[in-house]
Amino acid sequence: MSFDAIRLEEKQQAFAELREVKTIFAERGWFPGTSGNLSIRTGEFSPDQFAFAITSSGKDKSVHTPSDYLLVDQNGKPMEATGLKPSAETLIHCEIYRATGCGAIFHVHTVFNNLVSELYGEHGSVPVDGVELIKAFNIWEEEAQIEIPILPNYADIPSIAKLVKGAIVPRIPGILLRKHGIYAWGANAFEAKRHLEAFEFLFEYAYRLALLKK
Ligand SMILES: CSC[C@@H](O)[C@@H](O)C(=O)COP(=O)(O)O
Ligand SMILES: [Zn+2]
Repeated sequence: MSFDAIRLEEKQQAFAELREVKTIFAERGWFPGTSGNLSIRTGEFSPDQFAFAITSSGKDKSVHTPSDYLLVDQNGKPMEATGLKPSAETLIHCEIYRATGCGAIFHVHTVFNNLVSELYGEHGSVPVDGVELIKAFNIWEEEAQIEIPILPNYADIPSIAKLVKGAIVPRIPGILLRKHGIYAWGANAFEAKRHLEAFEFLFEYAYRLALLKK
């Protein structure tokens, strides 16, 4: 796919949406120490050919600069000549898009997502039992039980990317990396944000519940 295949307006719209979400999450303190990355898919989608706008690597995500985002292809390669480096975790985004066909992916490091990923690390998933907010994932049955998958946090990102497809649970729009953070996705930025907020609520709940039960 060439850069020409993505209309300028589509690129600008994706960058503007990323900026909006980035501002909101930054105000919540969800990007400590330059952590976190955000992406929104743009243009046509097929599992072997797609493109998305993603945050550049290592930026302070609480400020806005002209070099905050770039467009990459399905392999995570920049689609235009640029000195910007895509997020170090771009390959994980590629695998989530390929496996789910989603439209946006948001990744944040928070204390609660790190705590529960360690608390349930050996179990391999975070159990959540009958909490109302799972309706944010469109799970409507009464007292539903869900398990939010956890992957190991290898230093080698391609090794994590290889595990993504097998770890995805169809009705759960997110994956935790152990002692690292959450990847949450949705059909578009609105849905990915709703999912991420629900995950963060559930992680704090799971952590506090585990303490209460001690
Ligand atoms: C600065 S610690 C966090 C990073 O190692 C990484 O996990 C992260 O989320 C941000 O990386 P980035 O390359 O800026 O997208
Ligand atoms: Zn990260």
